[in-house]
Amino acid sequence: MSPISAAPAVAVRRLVRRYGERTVIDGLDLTIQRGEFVALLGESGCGKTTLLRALAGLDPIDGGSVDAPGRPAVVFQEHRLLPWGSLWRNVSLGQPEEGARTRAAEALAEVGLGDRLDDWPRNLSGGQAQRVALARALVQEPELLLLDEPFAALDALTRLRMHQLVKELIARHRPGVLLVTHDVDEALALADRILLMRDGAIAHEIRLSDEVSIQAARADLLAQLGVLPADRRQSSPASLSQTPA
Ligand SMILES: Nc1ncnc2c1ncn2[C@@H]1O[C@H](COP(=O)(O)OP(=O)(O)OP(=O)(O)O)[C@@H](O)[C@H]1O
Repeated sequence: MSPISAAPAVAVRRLVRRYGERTVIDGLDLTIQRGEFVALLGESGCGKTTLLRALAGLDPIDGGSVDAPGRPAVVFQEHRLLPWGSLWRNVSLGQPEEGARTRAAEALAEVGLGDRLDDWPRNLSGGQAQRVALARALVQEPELLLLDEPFAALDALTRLRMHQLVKELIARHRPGVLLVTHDVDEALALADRILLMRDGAIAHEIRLSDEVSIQAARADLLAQLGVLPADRRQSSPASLSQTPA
């Protein structure tokens, strides 16, 4: 009954992850509540995907703890659909056989592909394939959904449409979400909270609320990232791929 007693979607304490001698994650703390949408930004190579993989249980960790109540679902930049499986089979992968087609049909309908159950991945556009990947994640009813730049390879318009769809899906299913992205505006459009990763830990946090204007949050993030000098912040496109002027 009380939302206060509900366990978070994930609780990370003093996480350490090394590759050989190199410590990529160094004592990182992070908690994501169910229904909370968190975006993670940071310079290329700072360890965002490493963190996501640790949360997904895909890689071992070298210290600390990751507590998640269920098995997280992950959507990657590339759709990772199996070419020899129909769309509904792809969505049902790993699901109990009984009722699988019905559940896949519901999930595909949710992403606007309810009439393509028996179609094949090769017949899909990039955006459609990512929608199937989302359906495959959501059919698992995850407490924690991990998104590793899932929209990065899409054209700008398709990306905006995907943002709208993801917002609707998250509002309905209410998993905790961690979105790894390079796109400041994507983070601002989708997240309740934006984290900045640096030196193996969370270096900065912005909680978006009615009191914080998107413009102010954007200026703060860009300043933190050192993307552009202060006088040019407001009128410049927000992408981490830019270098300081
Ligand atoms: N399997 C691996 N073995 C050794 N080093 C690795 C491995 N995977 C990642 N690294 C290194 O760890 C660091 C963090 O990589 P990671 O992919 O997590 O960064 P990222 O922030 O996601 O980068 P990007 O934004 O470019 O995707 C990088 O320096 C990378 O070279």
